[in-house]
Amino acid sequence: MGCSGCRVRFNFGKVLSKVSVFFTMVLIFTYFFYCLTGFCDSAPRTLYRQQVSDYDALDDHRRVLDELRPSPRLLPDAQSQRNRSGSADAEQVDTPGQFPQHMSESANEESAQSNGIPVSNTFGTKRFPQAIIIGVKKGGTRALLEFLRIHPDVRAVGAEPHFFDRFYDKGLEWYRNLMPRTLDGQITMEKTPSYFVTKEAPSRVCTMNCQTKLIVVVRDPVTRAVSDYTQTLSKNPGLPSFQSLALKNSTTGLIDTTWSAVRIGLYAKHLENWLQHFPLSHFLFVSGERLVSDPAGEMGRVQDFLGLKRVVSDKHFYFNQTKGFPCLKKPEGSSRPRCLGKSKGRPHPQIPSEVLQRLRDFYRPFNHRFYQMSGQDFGWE
Ligand SMILES: Nc1ncnc2c1ncn2[C@@H]1O[C@H](COP(=O)(O)OS(=O)(=O)O)[C@@H](OP(=O)(O)O)[C@H]1O
Repeated sequence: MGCSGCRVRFNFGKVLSKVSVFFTMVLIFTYFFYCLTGFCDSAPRTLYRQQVSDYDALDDHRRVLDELRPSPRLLPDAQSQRNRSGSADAEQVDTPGQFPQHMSESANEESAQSNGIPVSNTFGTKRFPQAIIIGVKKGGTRALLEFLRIHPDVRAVGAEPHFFDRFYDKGLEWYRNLMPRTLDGQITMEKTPSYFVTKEAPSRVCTMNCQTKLIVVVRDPVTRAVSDYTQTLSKNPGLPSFQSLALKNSTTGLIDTTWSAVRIGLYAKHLENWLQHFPLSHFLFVSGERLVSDPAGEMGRVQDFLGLKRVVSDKHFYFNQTKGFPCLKKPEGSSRPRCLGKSKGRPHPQIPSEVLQRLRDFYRPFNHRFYQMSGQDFGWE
């Protein structure tokens, strides 16, 4: 009797645990189904299945995890959560041409994770960016954005939205929906380096908000051109040589300004276009070279410009000898330090010195004009 009572109780316990497992599974599946059908997104999923260039695929994964963490202000232990990219891969790879998946998932907004349990996060508001990194391509824009994202008062879109150049037709609400939610006092940011060279971008940004702060990371236009070429070459190994693209004619040494790798480096020309719509005080020019040699110093200037407390400092960086670049020290709550992906800071092909010299001569007057316009001498010789 006693024994059969035990068995009944034992069976009942087993049934109970099976039922609770079953209901937990149902809840999890319902949640995922709910998300997959798009209800977790406030912007239509189909809009996001677009192409952007230069996006780190593993960055996506990291950012998904990253965005799944709640804002430090939402948690009691702000310190342990501050490094929102804490689960980062030390190395990432570029997968250009992929539209950022995390934008189509709920990562940019609704979710938060507290003690490992996903919870809905509808705190904060999606705002238009108050500051945009508008350029330049290959200047060091990814490094700057990643360094800024350490700051608890900065929330940024991980991928490049390309709204003011490619997707303007989608409308401002589409753009705003891409933004992460922010609390009062937090700054919303994005980076799309091609804005700097897009004719229509300044007026479009001004239509959104003429008070927008604009950050331009500039780098010696000669090195920048080689870096740009290196990126294209990595995608297309059959590309003609740098010199055959840079020079119209190898005998005369005339530079081909129609080649985008050359044209992007005419900073003075592009800035002129922006100055038609924004006063100089709205710009911060970050030295791409100093961002490598003295990241903390350059980050100090950036934080001042954005009106942020100087939180990001030299204690956040270390120089990674293997990579040859500054990387982020082991963030709290993460077991690994973080460097940018393999496509950032990669070796450049050898270019004949006379071609580089020819380019240097070509850029000199434009550089000097740019120094005058920006009020800063970047020392490119
Ligand atoms: N900390 C750190 N780690 C790695 N790379 C760094 C860093 N800081 C600046 N850089 C330089 O950034 C260059 C890439 O620039 P962008 O991120 O603007 O490129 S892109 O326009 O987004 O493709 C990249 O260019 P390449 O050296 O040609 O790869 C780097 O020189």
